[in-house]
Amino acid sequence: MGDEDWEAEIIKPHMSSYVPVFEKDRYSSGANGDTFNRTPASSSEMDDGPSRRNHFMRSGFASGRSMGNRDAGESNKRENTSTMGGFGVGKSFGNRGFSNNKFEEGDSSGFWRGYQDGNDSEASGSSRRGGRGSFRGCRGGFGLGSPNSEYEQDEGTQRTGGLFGSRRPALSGAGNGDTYQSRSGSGSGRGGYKGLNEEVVTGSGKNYWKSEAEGGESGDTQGPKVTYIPPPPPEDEDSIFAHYQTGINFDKYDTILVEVSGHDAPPAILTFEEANLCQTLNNNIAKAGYTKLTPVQKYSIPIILAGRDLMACAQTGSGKTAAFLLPILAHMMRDGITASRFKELQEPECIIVAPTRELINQIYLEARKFSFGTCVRAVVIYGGTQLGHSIRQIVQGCNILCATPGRLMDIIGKEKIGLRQVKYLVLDEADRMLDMGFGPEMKKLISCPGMPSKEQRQTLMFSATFPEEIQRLAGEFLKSNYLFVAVGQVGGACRDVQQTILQVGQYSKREKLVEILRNIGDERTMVFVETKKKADFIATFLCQEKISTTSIHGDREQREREQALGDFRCGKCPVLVATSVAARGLDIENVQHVINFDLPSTIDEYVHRIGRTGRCGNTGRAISFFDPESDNHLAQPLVKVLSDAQQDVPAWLEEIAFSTYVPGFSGSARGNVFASVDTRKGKSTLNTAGFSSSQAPNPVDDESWD
Ligand SMILES: Nc1ncnc2c1ncn2[C@@H]1O[C@H](COP(=O)(O)OP(=O)(O)OP(=O)(O)O)[C@@H](O)[C@H]1O
Repeated sequence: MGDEDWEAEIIKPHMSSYVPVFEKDRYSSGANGDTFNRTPASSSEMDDGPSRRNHFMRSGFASGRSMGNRDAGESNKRENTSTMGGFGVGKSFGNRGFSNNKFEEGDSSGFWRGYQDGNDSEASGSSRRGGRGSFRGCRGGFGLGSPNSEYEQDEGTQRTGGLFGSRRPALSGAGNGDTYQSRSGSGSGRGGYKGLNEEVVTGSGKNYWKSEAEGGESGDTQGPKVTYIPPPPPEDEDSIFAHYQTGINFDKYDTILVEVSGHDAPPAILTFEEANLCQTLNNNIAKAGYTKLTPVQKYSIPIILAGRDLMACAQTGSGKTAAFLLPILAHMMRDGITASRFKELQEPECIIVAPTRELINQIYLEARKFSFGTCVRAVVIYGGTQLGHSIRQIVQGCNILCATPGRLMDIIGKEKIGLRQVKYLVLDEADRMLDMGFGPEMKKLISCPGMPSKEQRQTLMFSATFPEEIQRLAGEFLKSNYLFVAVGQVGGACRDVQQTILQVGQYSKREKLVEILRNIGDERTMVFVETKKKADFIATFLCQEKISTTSIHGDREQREREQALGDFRCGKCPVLVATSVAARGLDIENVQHVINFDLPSTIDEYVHRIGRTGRCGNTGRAISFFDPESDNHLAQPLVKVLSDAQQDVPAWLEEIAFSTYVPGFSGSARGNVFASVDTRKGKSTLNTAGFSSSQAPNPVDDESWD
């Protein structure tokens, strides 16, 4: 069954009564032996599940059956959100994905034209709105006049949300605005649904990323106005320093081999004390529960403290965020940073970019934690939220700006951020930030007026994967004497994740998924699928199976995304169906399982996805459905990743890998210590990918992430 078939199923009007028909599994699905042995949930257990079911309903898959008044209004605004029930209908698939306006989005020139012309999207939006309302000042006590009146938007109904598990009271019942709705279905007719096979094809061809100014997010003249203001994170110290426990394998990090290449690398440190950080930072580190450095921290912290540029590759969940935040903060404290204060143009000392909204928010929370009690102010801005809100956060003072690329460029275009003071530029998930999706935007960032040249700033790149060709691109951003830190199986999977590959044909996947999830019970599980539509479909399907599920993907409104993540984090919905938008960086406590319902198109993406479990010394399990009809290209790199991580390699997979041998793939099945190496050493033979990420279809094709 191809994607078209999925679509056909999804748009069936009587979705709520749809009963999936399973075809008998054409493949043996137990090649590796499915060792789940927990008692399947009894039907009574399932039926006690009004609450489970309700979670799900509240989280966005409810039919319109009990849509509250306000939300009914909201949905009306969004055009034609049906009340007839069934998620497929409620989500406006009809409007968005499958209607005749599928390719109506014509103007591809948007973002840069808008940016360069200073034709800021929201300003133009507001002038069209006829100057409605004036800036009333910021929430949280920041009251200023009305210089920003153009940023005023209707902040009314969407202020609350559920990012950190807190749900507003109104969430009970379906009157929470949380029904599945398309942000693009608000009547413009232009869609705004961004993704492969959907409306994003623009004049110049494929639109890999899409900034607010292009109409994707904020105040575009034709698109829906983004009014969402994320709820402020909790301010109390306990919440700021809340953390989960390191796992039983944390100490095993010490045995991982590390290689540093480049000249004159400073020696690694072994303890936090050796870093000689100021007392406040040390207090914060202790409050965060960090007692021992992870390998990437041991090597990266002294390198950054020495002022060197760095490209660091270390396994998922091994503490890369603190590895760059702590030395940057230490420098800022040492340099005696002046307290941030209100200014129309803020000039941060540090800019951190990451590819997804949820990830950048997480990095911001880490920055806020480690800078607690200092005068350093961190700010986060990302797409899908009201632009005026981002601006209000910034003008209050900004030393560390955490941003997704699209929102960052919009804000720079609005002259709210000056780049002259930038001393640190951090690209988290750097390979993703430099690939064909975000690479052009990053290049524009470093050539923006005022941005110090690479000689004048410190540039730091972190990821668990770093394909060679992307490393070469990175040279443009880094000083030539940058250092390269490779921790263990770079580009390899974390060994704390037990990987299982099952041969499952397309027609049998759902049945297998349900079987596995029933065995898993309430343990937190992320299920990755390849497309946004399939994410909705599978989530709905699981709901019908009475498995409490929510979903996250690039077509959900930001409020819905945050709600979904919040429900997953707090355990309310123990199953999160996700596209690759959630593959990187997300650090969620107690994710015990990752299931690749669909394998991703690249092995690097596989490594990131399974890295959502088995973090920080904890163990986790990853099960992947391998469909020989579509996944054979991954057989070879999968064999390598499995064997490098000392996992069992199924014989059938080895056979497929052998029969689909790709000349030029030189990674041997076993034995390479570093899966990715510093390309300055010459041609690497150690890259894990059967074909490179930048050649492969990129997951961003299906997503607009920032
Ligand atoms: N030294 C430490 N001691 C205890 N916990 C730590 C330490 N360093 C990091 N952690 C915790 O480990 C978890 C994973 O860290 P982090 O998210 O920075 O990993 P990462 O390497 O960036 O992962 P990914 O590649 O998935 O982005 C976080 O919860 C973080 O607070």
